[in-house]
Amino acid sequence: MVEPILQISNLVKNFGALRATDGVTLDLRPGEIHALIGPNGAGKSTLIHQICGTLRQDSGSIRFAGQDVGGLSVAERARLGLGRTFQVSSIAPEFSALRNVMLAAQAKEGSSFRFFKPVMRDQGLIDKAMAMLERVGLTERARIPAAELSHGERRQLEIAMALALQSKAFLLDEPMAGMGPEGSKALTGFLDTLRQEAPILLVEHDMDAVFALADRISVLVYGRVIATGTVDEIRRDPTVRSAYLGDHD
Ligand SMILES: Nc1ncnc2c1ncn2[C@@H]1O[C@H](COP(=O)(O)OP(=O)(O)OP(=O)(O)O)[C@@H](O)[C@H]1O
Repeated sequence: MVEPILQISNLVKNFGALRATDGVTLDLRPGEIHALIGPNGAGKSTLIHQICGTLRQDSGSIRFAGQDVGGLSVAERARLGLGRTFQVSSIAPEFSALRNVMLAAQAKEGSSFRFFKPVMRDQGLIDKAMAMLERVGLTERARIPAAELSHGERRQLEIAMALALQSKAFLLDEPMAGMGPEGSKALTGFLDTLRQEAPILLVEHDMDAVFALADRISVLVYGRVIATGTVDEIRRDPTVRSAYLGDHD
């Protein structure tokens, strides 16, 4: 079997008496989209927070790219290539889309201060950032302040920033939320190609998107993974159907 890029083992997180993550084990393999689905409150966001480091697990381990990252900060994990997108806070709204991507590319290079070369005159960096913007379909909007981009465009920008960080895996928390049908369709097409860049752990309520995209699906209910399998396996699984999918077929 191919070595997973991300391996989560026996992860546990309690909020007081509530066990929001109850012994979760799952992995993300090169080239795949692994969707994480489950009813509201099942613990999907809590899991994503622990993987990217905004929440610390109570026990269990998170290995990424061959390293135990469970004790590292969000920034340290991001530098290793664990790319969480759709965090609005990562965008500087007053800066142009181009500048936001350039800052991400520069952060990757580890040089946040360039005394001799103002960032906006660094043609190499501009070209690199423009190439990312072109990939996500934002070329025309490169010079627009991020604050003026639409909801969907901001999500495209976040992906361009994650690309600039040369992420080795993407954690996407409900990317389709708030996108109209056209936007969802476009984003589905884009994610389909993005998996070649780096595998994607995708939390998503839009079942059309999940069934169209996922190589594997894990179903989370009350903090536990009740099933992991291909789209067909999950659709056919009687436990999943009664616990979650009943009304989707
Ligand atoms: N910081 C917190 N403190 C206390 N309880 C929390 C906290 N964060 C989440 N919870 C609880 O943990 C459980 C899991 O929540 P979580 O947001 O992870 O679920 P989810 O599957 O992402 O839900 P949704 O699909 O609605 O986004 C819920 O019962 C929630 O109320």
